[in-house]
Parts: sequence; C-alpha cells; structure tokens
Amino acid sequence: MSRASDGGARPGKPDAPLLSLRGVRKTFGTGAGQHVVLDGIDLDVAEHQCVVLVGSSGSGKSTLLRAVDLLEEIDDGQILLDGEDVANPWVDANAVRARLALVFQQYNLFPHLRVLDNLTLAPRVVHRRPRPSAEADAHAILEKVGLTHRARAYPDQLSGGEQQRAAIARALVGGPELLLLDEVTSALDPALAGEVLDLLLALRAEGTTMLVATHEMRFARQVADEIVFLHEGRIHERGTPTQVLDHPQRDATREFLRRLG
Ligand SMILES: Nc1ncnc2c1ncn2[C@@H]1O[C@H](COP(=O)(O)OP(=O)(O)OP(=O)(O)O)[C@@H](O)[C@H]1O
Repeated sequence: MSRASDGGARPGKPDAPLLSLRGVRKTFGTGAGQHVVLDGIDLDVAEHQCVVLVGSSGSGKSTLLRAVDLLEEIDDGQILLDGEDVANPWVDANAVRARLALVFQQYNLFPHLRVLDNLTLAPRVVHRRPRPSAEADAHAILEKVGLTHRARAYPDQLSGGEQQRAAIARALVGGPELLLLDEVTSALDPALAGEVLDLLLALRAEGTTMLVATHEMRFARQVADEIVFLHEGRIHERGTPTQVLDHPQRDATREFLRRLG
C-alpha cells in the first residue's frame, strides 16, 4: 500500500517523481513488418498521483504499462523509478517489480490455490515469511477489498468482480509503491465492474499511486489527476479530466471521445 499522504515529499528525493518516462520508444517486428508502438513517450507519475492512460485499442497503453513493469524491453529512452533508470539489462528486474504491482484485464489468480494462499504465496516462498504473519497481512488486505468471507474459496468459486478484487488484493501484498492497472474491468459486466471501480476509488482516496489504462471514461474522470491520451504510440493530449474530456484540443481526441459516445 502507498504510504499515507504527506503531500508528495519523499525523504532524500523531494523533487523526483516516483516514475518518469523519458523518450520511451518501442517497436515490434523487423524490416518491413516493423511498427512503432511507443514513439517518444514522456510521462511523470508523482507519489500519491493517479495518471490515467486512454486511447483507442492498439494505441500502446498495455505496452507502456508492461514496459514500466520491465516485461517489455524498450528500444530507446529511460524509465526512471525514484530517479534511477531501471530500463537497463544490469538492473535486477525482480527487485524493480517488487516495488510495482501490475494487474491485468484477465484474472491473475492461481486457480489451484485458495484466495488466502494466492495472497501468501509470494511472501512465504519468495520472502520466506512465516505463514502466520503472511496470513495476518493477507487477512488485513482481504478486509480492505471486502473479501474476508472468501478467503478460503478457490478462484472459480468467486464472481468475476470478486476474482478481480482478489487479484488487486494480491497485487497490494508487500505494499507496492506504484499500482499499474491494465483495463481491469474490461472482462466484467457493468455491475461487477462497478464494485472493482469502487475499490480503486477507495485506494485512490487513501493516496495509492497509480498508473491506469482504462476505457471507462466515467471512472477516468473520477480517479485521474491527469489524463493522457495516447494515439498511434504518441501522447496527443494530456491534462486534467476537464481539459481532456470536456475540452479536447485535438481532432484525434475528439474522434476517440465521440466514438465512445
Ligand atoms: N508482443 C507483440 N508483438 C507484436 N506486436 C505487438 C505485441 N504486443 C502488442 N503489439 C502491438 O502493439 C500495438 C499496441 O498494443 P497495446 O496492447 O499496447 O495497445 P492498447 O492500447 O493496450 O490496446 P487495447 O486497448 O486493445 O488493450 C498493437 O498494434 C499490438 O498489436
């Protein structure tokens, strides 16, 4: 979980945003089949801030989130975490990922493990935490996401919304500094999506730092400090929800919003 709100100042790093992307470029394919998916992305996420990525399918939102989690190697540019460039082969990717938590559209749970064990697996196996203390932490997080009563259930016994809340709970184990959320409600019907979005709004209210990709403009409006509109791998427009959603300056943004209705 993010640290309690303190106005964004961090000891020793008062000015650096928690996350900065500078000139990030990513291509897929080679030769004639090569295409640029991220084309010089500059982006900052300060501690306790929520930045929301919006844009058409294929505009590069997932690739950007995966690049931050070091799941995609970038071709050029910098990904700075607390001012340190982590997009380098000599950086310990697992140590970086331990500071981040990425939740995907599909549920991220291990189907053969109960919800509680999904949450305690990494602390017990990777961090060698004793089971009782790992379970105590897991219960506290399950309470926060409203799933105390589902701790002993297997993932396939949960609704889609409960599964996604359990996946978010698992992402919160270990207290990540930055939550990366990729279309976490896309696979859910509106009622179940609503319960997940309510949870994210509650986390936001606590000061959790987030970088979020979503197609849910109502949610984006509620949660975002800044909305970043990606189009063909570039940032076409950015600003407050009012600026981008109510007063878009670029044709591509207007067209995107018009298609969403
Ligand atoms: N591993 C890959 N190999 C080749 N092309 C890829 C790969 N991953 C993504 N792409 C391409 O990169 C582009 C951006 O994809 P990405 O998933 O980042 O977009 P997106 O904005 O998240 O889309 P959506 O809203 O549909 O999730 C797309 O054209 C996609 O086909």
